[in-house]
Amino acid sequence: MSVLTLHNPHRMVSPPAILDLISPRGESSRPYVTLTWAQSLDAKIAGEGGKRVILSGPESMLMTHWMRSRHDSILVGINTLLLDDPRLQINLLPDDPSLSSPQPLILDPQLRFPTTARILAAWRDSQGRSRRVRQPWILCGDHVASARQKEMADAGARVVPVPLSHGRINPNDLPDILTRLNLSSVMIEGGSAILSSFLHAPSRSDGTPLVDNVVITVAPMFIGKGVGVIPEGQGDSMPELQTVHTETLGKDAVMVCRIV
Ligand SMILES: NC(=O)C1=CN([C@@H]2O[C@H](COP(=O)(O)OP(=O)(O)OC[C@H]3O[C@@H](n4cnc5c(N)ncnc54)[C@H](OP(=O)(O)O)[C@@H]3O)[C@@H](O)[C@H]2O)C=CC1
Ligand SMILES: Nc1nc(O)c(N)c(N[C@@H]2O[C@H](COP(=O)(O)O)[C@@H](O)[C@H]2O)n1
Repeated sequence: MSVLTLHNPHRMVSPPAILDLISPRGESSRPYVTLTWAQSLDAKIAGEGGKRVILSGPESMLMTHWMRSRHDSILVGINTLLLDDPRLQINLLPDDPSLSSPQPLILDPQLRFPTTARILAAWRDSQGRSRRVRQPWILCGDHVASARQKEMADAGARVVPVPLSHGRINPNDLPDILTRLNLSSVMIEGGSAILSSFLHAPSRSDGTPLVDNVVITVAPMFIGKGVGVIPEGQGDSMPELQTVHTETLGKDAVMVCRIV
């Protein structure tokens, strides 16, 4: 048993079987989209004022990191970046050279991304030496002043200007954006506004749902006042979900669903 395994008994050396139900590395020519989040029993994903809450237990958190490693990219909204200051890496996984972190994508229409973000500092510090630390790519509106775009590029990020629709990045534009960026899959982690936007998105032009899979971790706890999975007032016309599989990982229930 390695020293790492001794220090972390939950450190699985191979991915949990539940992840075989999603196939982001499949043969499909279109980008594969997984929507995922962790929630409490009262359907909250964060505390009051957006305070980050650790909902996932060690086993389901590890599953999330394995899931990250199976996708080409990972996407969060700018509020999640500002509130959580996440790294979006696979630091819970074994030190195996075949494993790499997904490419971080931040949806940030107005380019509010701070130059002090942890994810950017980690990238600058790594100087591209590790497959586990990736350069953050920020998708911003194509109206954003070039001086501001240059400021972020000089700070180390890649800025990708895209057309906006009603001030937002249209979820249905994402597959084409991913293809243009040579990314064949994305794991969308949140937050609430992003989850709602993708769950409400119309189907792709071929009639199939925009989102291929929904993976939800339900933690046995209540948050009370906090950020709901879906923002207040946006709960109408939610898609119908079909459960593919539910499994307990440690204390949590993990559900794999598809939109029908
Ligand atoms: N438990 C979990 O699994 C997770 C929890 N979280 C939590 O979620 C919270 C943040 O959620 P929330 O405040 O809703 O913010 P989001 O992280 O969802 O970011 C929303 C922002 O993204 C930008 N945006 C770009 N395109 C879109 C689009 N199509 N639809 C919606 N927004 C778009 C907008 O920026 P602009 O306003 O500049 O136009 C918008 O305000 C945090 O508290 C975080 O802790 C986050 C991820 C996972
Ligand atoms: N799977 C999961 N469980 C939780 O309990 C969470 N709070 C989250 N949050 C998401 O993970 C991001 C932080 O991850 P890193 O610290 O960067 O590894 C956070 O920003 C949310 O996207 N997820």
